[in-house]
Amino acid sequence: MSDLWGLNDEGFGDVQRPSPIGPRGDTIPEELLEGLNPPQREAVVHRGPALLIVAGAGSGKTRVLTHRIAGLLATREAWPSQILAITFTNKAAAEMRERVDRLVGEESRGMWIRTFHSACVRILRREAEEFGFKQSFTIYDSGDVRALIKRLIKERGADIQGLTPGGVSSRISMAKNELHDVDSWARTANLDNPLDAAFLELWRDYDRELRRANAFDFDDLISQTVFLFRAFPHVAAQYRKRFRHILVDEYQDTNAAQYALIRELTQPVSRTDLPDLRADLPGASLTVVGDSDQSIYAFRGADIRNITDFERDFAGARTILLEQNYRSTQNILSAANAVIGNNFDRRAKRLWTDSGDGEKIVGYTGYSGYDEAQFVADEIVELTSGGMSYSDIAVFYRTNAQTRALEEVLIRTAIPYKVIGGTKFYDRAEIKDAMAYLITVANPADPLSLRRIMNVPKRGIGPATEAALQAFADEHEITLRDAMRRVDEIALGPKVAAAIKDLAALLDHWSSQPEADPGELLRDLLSRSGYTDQLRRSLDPQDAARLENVEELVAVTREFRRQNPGGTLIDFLTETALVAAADELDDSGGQVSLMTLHTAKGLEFEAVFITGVEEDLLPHRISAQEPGGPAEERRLFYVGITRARQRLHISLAMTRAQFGEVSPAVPSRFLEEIPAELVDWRTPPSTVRPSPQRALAGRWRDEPRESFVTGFREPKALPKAPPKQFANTITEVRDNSGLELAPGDRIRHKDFGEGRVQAVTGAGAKRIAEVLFGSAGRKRLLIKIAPIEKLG
Ligand SMILES: Nc1ncnc2c1ncn2[C@@H]1O[C@H](COP(=O)(O)OP(=O)(O)OP(=O)(O)O)[C@@H](O)[C@H]1O
Ligand SMILES: [Mg+2]
Repeated sequence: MSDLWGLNDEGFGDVQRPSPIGPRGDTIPEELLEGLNPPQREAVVHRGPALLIVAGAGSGKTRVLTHRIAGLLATREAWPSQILAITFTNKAAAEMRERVDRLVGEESRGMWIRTFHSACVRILRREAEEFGFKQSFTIYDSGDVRALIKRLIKERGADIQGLTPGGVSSRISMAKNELHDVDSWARTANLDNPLDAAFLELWRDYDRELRRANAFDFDDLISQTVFLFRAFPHVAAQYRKRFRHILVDEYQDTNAAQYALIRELTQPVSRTDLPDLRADLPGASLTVVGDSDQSIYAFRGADIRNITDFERDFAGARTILLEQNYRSTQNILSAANAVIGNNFDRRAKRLWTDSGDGEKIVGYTGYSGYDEAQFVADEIVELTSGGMSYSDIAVFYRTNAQTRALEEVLIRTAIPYKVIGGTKFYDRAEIKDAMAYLITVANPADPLSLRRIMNVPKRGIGPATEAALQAFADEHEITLRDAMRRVDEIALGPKVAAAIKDLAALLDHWSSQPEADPGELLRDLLSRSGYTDQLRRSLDPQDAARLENVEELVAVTREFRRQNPGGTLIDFLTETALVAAADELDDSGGQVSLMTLHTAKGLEFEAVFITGVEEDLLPHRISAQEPGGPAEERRLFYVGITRARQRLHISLAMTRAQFGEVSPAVPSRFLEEIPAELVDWRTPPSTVRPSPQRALAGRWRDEPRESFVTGFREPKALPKAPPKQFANTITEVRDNSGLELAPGDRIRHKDFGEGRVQAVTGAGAKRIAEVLFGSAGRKRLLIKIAPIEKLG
């Protein structure tokens, strides 16, 4: 096999070498144990088949894992290639690698520190041909999956009423996470139920389409690896022999498929499966760390029983508890403990800290989501003028929709921020187009990507032509791409036929060069296909931004190649398909991080804001109907609270705009669970009636004026939808670039009224004015877009 995927250097050779126990002997160097408390130390030095570390948030679980890995390397008990460490996000993996590097030098190269998904992609790519796939398989993301299911539903028509793409895809996902395939599921289902029967047919079609397209969905990555190991014992044996030490972080969030994978990998290796083995090998040693109070992925099939049953499942397992928290102040910890104490059915933990009480938690109730956001911004200004840097601060929310008000206020206040996850770069239409070109080149069998770009930019290949191509492909049992090549055999107009031939030739040209530089390839594809030209010539101002985004993608591919010399298109696509939400985190940038509570797992910040602590948001409305839903939401709140080291802010609003409607909000039940003496509740600037400017501001931001005079207890009826002309005016087109401002100038701000400029810093589009307002105090404003006018 060629080393197209760069796998051969990854240690399968290493295991042929003699045992790595070297001249340095087997005691762990003292510097690796320094600064660890006794149970942490014990966890690092323990040797045995299975070790479980259960402990509350911030007690050093991840730190212990890192030191354990470093210990295994330093004592030469293991080659780097014999270690498999599983983290929850790629970001966490990168962080862990960095920490291990810091502890043991460059030794971690060749070691697998990966997420479940990325470890499985590696294995599947390596073994694909063993079970009838091509190495170049595509990974379908949730958008692709839904598009495919939507098409299948449409094709099958009326007999499956009641099935939606979203519903079907999450049901298939759940089943796959439970390690079901279509047939095993069929045996447990009640097929007299027409809906179930229809679902089953749809699932069957779906899987068939995936196979035809040489594609996997995300859940397949793990379940197919498990099936592969079960079906091919000699393949499983290679990996069992290779990975002698397996370590898993955030174990409470593993689902059945992931659990099965761990079981497979930790089985003993027998000479029957690997004849060149000198003697049978015992199973790998397994270390898992977790906290059942932080289990927040039940909706994806995570099962806390994986933790509670660990000792039963893994014979000879040892359990170590950690109780000292090194992250948060006592006030924050007390709040966390009190909240989680309301969940039944849990093993109580005594988490303590010796870092002192610290500041009280700050609470705030805004009139609206916008007002709440203003509070967040004001506090951030306060914290940073006290010496904290932006990157020490994070703002959490339950749903992505909540970012709108936050982002707007942060922009206006000139606070640099970064949204982690949400509408991601890779979700934008133009980026999906460009990626579709790349995927089509890499995997010519994939019709989904090919369909996406077939007529983008427009080249006269309409739906009828596409249908003709597809019919030809079906008839001859060839791929859509093959059909394009044989377009002469299909009765089509000469112009269309020529366009199809050109496109096929362009794609084939690059498909035949799998080792090409992805950056060069992308640039050439976009230019020769006419994609960039079409954006460049367009009169739509949005297209300028789209062009920038596409160019940004070219820059990303270049950067990829720089960091991975020789990295191929497949390598690039593998990386990008796996970019998880938390992975975009960039600590260097000095930006406030905005993210959902789910994304925040495992991370820590000096100061944390948890926003929207309201019924229907936290706990989320959907969770109320599900058994165990509110308890899971409480764990999510617990995860949020325990991310904070020094300062914690919790906030809510009296009214909340959602789905274009403004409705009264009710404080979350979780708020009452925090002991009152721990919270310093701040009141909004005006508790009776907001200033006219404020009311106006609300109206201008599509929240009707009425919302500002509505109290909690007796909400007045609120208008259903904002007037049309106010909808979507969030970022009003405004450009003050030319506005000259100097210290001493008087200005009027749409929300804050009159104020005096204290200082002007920055240049160009990033000029910032610091202004002292009579009622609102000191504010930092981005001059270019702030709603201000200069007073004479
Ligand atoms: N013995 C120790 N001495 C000093 N600091 C420590 C010690 N153990 C852990 N820490 C620090 O405490 C913080 C929390 O540790 P870590 O992230 O490993 O906790 P965790 O248990 O994995 O938390 P979570 O449950 O949130 O994932 C980190 O900043 C870590 O460096
Ligand atoms: Mg951790």
